[in-house]
Amino acid sequence: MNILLLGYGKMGKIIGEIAESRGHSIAGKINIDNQDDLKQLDPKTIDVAIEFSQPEAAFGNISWALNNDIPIVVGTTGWLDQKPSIEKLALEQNGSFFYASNFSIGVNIFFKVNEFLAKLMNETSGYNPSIEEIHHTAKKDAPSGTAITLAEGVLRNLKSKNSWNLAGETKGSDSSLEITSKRIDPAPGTHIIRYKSDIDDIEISHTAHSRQGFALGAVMVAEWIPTKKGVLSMDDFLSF
Ligand SMILES: NC(=O)C1=CN([C@@H]2O[C@H](COP(=O)(O)OP(=O)(O)OC[C@H]3O[C@@H](n4cnc5c(N)ncnc54)[C@H](O)[C@@H]3O)[C@@H](O)[C@H]2O)C=CC1
Ligand SMILES: O=C(O)C1=N[C@H](C(=O)O)C[C@H](O)C1
Repeated sequence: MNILLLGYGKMGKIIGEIAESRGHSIAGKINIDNQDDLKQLDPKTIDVAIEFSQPEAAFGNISWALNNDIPIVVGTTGWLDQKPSIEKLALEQNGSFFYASNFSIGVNIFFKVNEFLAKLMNETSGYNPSIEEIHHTAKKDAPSGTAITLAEGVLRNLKSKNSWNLAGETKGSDSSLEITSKRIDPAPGTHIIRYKSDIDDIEISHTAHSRQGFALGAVMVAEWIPTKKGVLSMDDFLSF
């Protein structure tokens, strides 16, 4: 496949290496300083675009791909307020749009464990849940996209919480699930769900040791998406 990389930073570079090692070619490596290179490309020659840029750039890049009939796989976080407009565009264009806050298979298993645990916690009282995420200091958004997905998983399953708040930014009520964001180098991504009580604590965590798992997952989805249409997610890609 001929793959266009929209965003060629820490993630774009690893994705490019993995894609080439799996026999794909790279149609272009677009960054903030060479966006005009897009005009030189013939969209018909591009099989799929992979977008890992930054929050302010995602909407423009995704719209460009959908308007040029290019299936797009998006990992950029911190732009979710604009996602409904992109989903509408994808459906209008009969395009292929895939977003995941986290492409690592391990994290997607962790998402399921999180939901199962939240459901179990309805059976008892006295535990207060919270989420902590730890990332490198260059990360632009907080909380992480993964922490938001985890929070949504808790809210869907635990009756005592109906919203989430970012610690230090907004004060939450008793029914709000607090997320704490820490920025410590070189953390590629750690997420912890804690249920604390006076008697004991229950904790589950996922720790990424590198960015390899995120990048491999994105390439695997890019290999899968060209025959698919619509608004897609890891639930469509994974069989569990
Ligand atoms: N969904 C997932 O599994 C993962 C998502 N991410 C997310 O991916 C994004 C990128 O992460 P990193 O590569 O670590 O960041 P980075 O800061 O290393 O790279 C971002 C790149 O985007 C480029 N960029 C800025 N504006 C652009 C534009 N208009 N068009 C194209 N490129 C543009 C910058 O020049 C930069 O090279 C972040 O939002 C991060 O949260 C990161 C890891 C995993
Ligand atoms: O910015 C990162 O690095 C990461 N971002 C994603 C997120 O916001 O959840 C995924 C991963 O945790 C790494």
